[in-house]
Amino acid sequence: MHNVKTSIRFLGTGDSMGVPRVYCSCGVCSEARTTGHNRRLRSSILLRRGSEELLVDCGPDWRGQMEARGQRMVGNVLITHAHFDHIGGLPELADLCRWTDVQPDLYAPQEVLAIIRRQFPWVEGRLRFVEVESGMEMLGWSVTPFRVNHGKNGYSYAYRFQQGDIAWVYCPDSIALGEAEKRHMQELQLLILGTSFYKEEAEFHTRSVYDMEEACELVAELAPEETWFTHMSHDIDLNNLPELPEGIRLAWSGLELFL
Ligand SMILES: Nc1ccn([C@@H]2O[C@H](COP(=O)(O)O)[C@@H](O)[C@H]2O)c(=O)n1
Repeated sequence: MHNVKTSIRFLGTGDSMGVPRVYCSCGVCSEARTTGHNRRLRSSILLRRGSEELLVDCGPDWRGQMEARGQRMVGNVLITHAHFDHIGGLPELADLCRWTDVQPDLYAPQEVLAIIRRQFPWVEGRLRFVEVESGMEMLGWSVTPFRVNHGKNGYSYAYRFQQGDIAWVYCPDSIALGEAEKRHMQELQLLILGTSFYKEEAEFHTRSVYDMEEACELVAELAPEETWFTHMSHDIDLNNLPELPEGIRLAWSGLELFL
């Protein structure tokens, strides 16, 4: 298994409302309803290595994401935080488990599992809840969770995946990271970072996710080899890409990276 690559597939790259936003008729939302380049489901990635699979986040678009891939089951599941756009698909996954009699592991830090228990008490039992406080081995990677600032929405978790001297981080929801958080994001081959708007004008205390200008500053500081932005709102038009520094690109559903 040493040289087996891990596939990282984006199942969704949208912010909490997805694109199009139901209430909105802006150019990006209108395009998303037609040709669909900008159609973005709620953010999630699917990792695969050999026969093993790990879904990272299971939002309310999970069912459609599975159908779009013709996929009938997922392996285990890892959750970044217990906000609806990241866990809204869990009840449907639990129903699938009931009917197929499979019981995947659901990994998350204890405080995240506690909220999931409160929101969806019937899910435990169908999925096996496993606390990941200090880290664990998954798909041949050492996975380390670290708590990140999520602004007005509290805290989320990001995950660092390490295999020898190869490392990457998935951090879909964060803002204004401090030094302790950034220490987990050093020497990366790949950074997947959530950024909702290009330039967010809302007052800082009302915000929860980096905008692209701020995210570019963070990336300049961390200097990963490659960066992909995800968790993008209807402010971002994939048909009219913003100018970004070399090495930073915008992800789309179906994009597959290999590490
Ligand atoms: N306690 C909360 C607060 C918010 N939510 C949901 O999370 C999303 C927040 O979106 P971001 O822009 O900050 O990523 C949104 O869907 C809220 O409904 C929640 O579930 N629990």
